[in-house]
Amino acid sequence: MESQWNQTSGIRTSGVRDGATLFCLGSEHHPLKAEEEVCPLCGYLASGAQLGIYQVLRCLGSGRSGHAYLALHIRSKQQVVLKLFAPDPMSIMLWEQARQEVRTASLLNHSSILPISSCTHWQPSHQPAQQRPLHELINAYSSAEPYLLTLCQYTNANLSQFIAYYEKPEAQQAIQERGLSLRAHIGKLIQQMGSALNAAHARNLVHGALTPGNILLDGRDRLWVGDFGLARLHPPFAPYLAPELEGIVQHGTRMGDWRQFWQALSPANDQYMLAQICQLLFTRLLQPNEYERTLPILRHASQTRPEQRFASIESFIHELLNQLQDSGSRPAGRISSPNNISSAVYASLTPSTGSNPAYPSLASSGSYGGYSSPFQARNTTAGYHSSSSPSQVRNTTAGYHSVPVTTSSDARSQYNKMLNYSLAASQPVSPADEWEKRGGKLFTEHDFAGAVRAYRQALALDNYRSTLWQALGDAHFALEQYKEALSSYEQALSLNPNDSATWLNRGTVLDSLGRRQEAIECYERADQLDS
Ligand SMILES: Nc1ncnc2c1ncn2[C@@H]1O[C@H](COP(=O)(O)OP(=O)(O)OP(=O)(O)O)[C@@H](O)[C@H]1O
Repeated sequence: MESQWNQTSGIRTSGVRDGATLFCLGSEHHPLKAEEEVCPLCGYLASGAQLGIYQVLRCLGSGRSGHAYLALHIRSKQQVVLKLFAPDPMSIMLWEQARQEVRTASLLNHSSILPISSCTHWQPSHQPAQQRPLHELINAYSSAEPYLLTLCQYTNANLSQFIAYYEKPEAQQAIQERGLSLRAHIGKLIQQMGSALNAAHARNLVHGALTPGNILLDGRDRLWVGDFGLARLHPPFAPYLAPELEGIVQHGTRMGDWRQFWQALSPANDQYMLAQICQLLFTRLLQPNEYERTLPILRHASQTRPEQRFASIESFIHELLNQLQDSGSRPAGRISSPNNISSAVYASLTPSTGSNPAYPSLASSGSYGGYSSPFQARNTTAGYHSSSSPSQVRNTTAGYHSVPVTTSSDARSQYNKMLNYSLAASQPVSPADEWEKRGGKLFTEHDFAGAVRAYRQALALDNYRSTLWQALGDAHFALEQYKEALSSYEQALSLNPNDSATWLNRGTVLDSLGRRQEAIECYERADQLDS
């Protein structure tokens, strides 16, 4: 392991294949110039890019910090995941600390922590690719605009995909027919997440952004928590952001600096996020009677004040799995006795020493397996109106989601609250919705750069929403970033080609770019759709 860190992986050096036709791996594929390894417009890698001994195949998705790619080790044909983090002024000063944490986490050799085999600076070389041994490929590091590049193993799925799969009735039926219990399976996954976090906390490592995209699975019952050291470079989206961090994140957004956020993170924040993840799993995949006894435990781990949560991840998971097991063994319906719950919740403030026959203790489980948008003005003048226009979305959805938490320390009131707990109200709101709302709020506050960031976050989670692309286009336009605005509107049109407002907006941007004839064609198209 040590030598890997000294030599990195050789991916500081890169190139493009001679004679290869390159295209951008972003959501809208378009050709790139021969020497362009990174698309100057979208920031995605080129399809033919070769980074040291790795060939980039396709983009797996995007997160808060950058893009993840499936790549091939050229000789062995082994699949790996490359992640490229663009230089970001809000977090670049934390990169060295992040690299140290990546290293510490990988050296833990924990079976539920995804090891990162390399975390290095990288710059596009604009040179033909070479396949020389790694150590010969390492270039002198230049400080100009480096990217952060990581390398780790490829896994089959993330937690979002797992949930989407098991939400299908046929998948649930298949599990039942095989005599298996989805509840028990979920219990094993939770146990592995808890085990990974517990091991990390013991080494003073905090994850910082435990979100479904960072929880990876092998398609059977193996789980890894990914991106230790990297995830905390940016705050997570709602509902994963713990309430005590909201003010710090707002301050960081204003200052353009995530250092305070990095420093403020604690194991209690990870506990809060783990509770959100568990709630997501339960409410999406289980029947209420299968998890109802876990609700007070989840609420306790999500207390507004971190000091009121469980003392450790270990005690939280221990109580949670006990209640999950008990819920499953009870018939459907409301809980019959308050005593069953209150004792579990309040005894769990200190680490429990009891043993759970179904789930091994975490410690021993390491082996588990007011601005008026130019478009509003134009649209009004031109008489265009779209029911899904981003300006409307922005006006109606401003505001942050507040996570449901329990503040009372009284056992009886906690129990009563639990009885009144409305599952419908507790359904998790889509994280993409949350980012869209945030983008709308920032836009109305004239923070257009912030709105761009928020909309990109939303798109990283759901890039099939034309309204999001349109809103992103508006924000870019407000920043006079016409090329980006055009690209966004084109994305919106590829998803919804019959939206007259988007055609009009595209025309306006083309006009701004001096492409009058193309602009007129857009206006005509908008007219046709409206007539
Ligand atoms: N090792 C991996 N194997 C397979 N897929 C991966 C791997 N790492 C990441 N991915 C997938 O690539 C996509 C983008 O990952 P990335 O880490 O950039 O963002 P994320 O985890 O979704 O969000 P964030 O990191 O902002 O919390 C996600 O869908 C993720 O599941």
